[in-house]
Amino acid sequence: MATERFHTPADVGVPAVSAETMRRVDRVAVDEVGIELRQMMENAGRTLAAHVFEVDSDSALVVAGNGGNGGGGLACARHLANHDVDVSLVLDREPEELTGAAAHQYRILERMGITAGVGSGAVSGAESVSVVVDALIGYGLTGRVRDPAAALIRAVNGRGAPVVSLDVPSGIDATTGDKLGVAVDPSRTVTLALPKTGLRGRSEPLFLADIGIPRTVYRRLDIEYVNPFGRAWWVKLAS
Ligand SMILES: NC(=O)C1=CN([C@@H]2O[C@H](COP(=O)(O)OP(=O)(O)OC[C@H]3O[C@@H](n4cnc5c(N)ncnc54)[C@H](O)[C@@H]3O)[C@@H](O)[C@H]2O)[C@@H](O)CC1
Ligand SMILES: [K+]
Repeated sequence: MATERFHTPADVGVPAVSAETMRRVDRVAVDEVGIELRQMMENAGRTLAAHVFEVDSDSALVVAGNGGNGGGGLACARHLANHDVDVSLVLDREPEELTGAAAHQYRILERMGITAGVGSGAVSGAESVSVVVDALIGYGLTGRVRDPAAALIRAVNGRGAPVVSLDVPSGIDATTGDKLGVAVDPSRTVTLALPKTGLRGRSEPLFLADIGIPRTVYRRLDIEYVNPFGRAWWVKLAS
C-alpha cells in the first residue's frame, strides 16, 4: 500500500502514520537514540503554547489526562503561565492519581501555585476562558471514550471557546479518524512529529510540530522522511 502523505505549503510530502507506527517512532527515539520523553514533551508543550498565543493569549483552560498527551498539555500550562497567561487547569482524575510524565509535570505546576480542578463541572465553571487546550487523550485512545473523559469532552465543546487540540482531537481514533463516542471539536489541531492517518480530511486547520526527532529515527523504521519544517518549528499541513 502506498504511504499516505500530507503536504506542507512548500509542497513537501509528509508521511501519515498509524498510532502503532507512531508508538514505534517514539520507542526508537527513546530506546535507540536516547532522546528522553520529557525532552520531546517540552518541545510539544512549548509549541502548543505558541499556538495558544496565536488564537488568544488572555486566559487559557488546559484540560489534561494522565498519559503523554496530558503531560504535553501540562508542560504547555507551565509555558503559558511563564508568559503571564491566566491559566486554569482541569484533570480527568484526582491529582494524586496521576502517574509517570503527567504526575511529574503536575508537581511542577503545583510548586508554581497552579492547582487543578477535577471533572466536567470544573470545565463548565471555570471563569474567563478565552481558549481551551485539549490534552486529554492523544494516540493512546483505546475503545469508546468512557466517563469521566466523555463528560469532560462534552463540557469542553459546550463552552463554545476556541480549542487547540494536542496531537489529535480527544475522542478521535488517531489511526482511523473515527469518533469513538464523543470527541472534542477543535478550532485547530497541533499534531506531533508526523501526521496521524486519522487526521485526514478534518475540517479544522492542522499544524505539524517539530518535537526534535532526528531523521535517523525514521530511517531506522524505513519511513521516508524529508524535513518538512525548513527552519521553522512547526508547519501547516494539508491532507
Ligand atoms: N514522542 C512521544 O512519545 C511524545 C508523546 N506525546 C504525547 O503522548 C501521546 C501518547 O501518550 P500515551 O500513549 O500515554 O497515551 P495518551 O495520552 O494519548 O492516552 C492516555 C490517556 O487517555 C486516557 N484514555 C485512553 N483511552 C480512553 C477511553 N477509551 N476513555 C477514556 N479515557 C481514555 C487514559 O486514561 C490516559 O489518561 C501522544 O498522542 C502525544 O500527544 C507528547 O507528550 C510528546 C512526546
Ligand atoms: K488531544
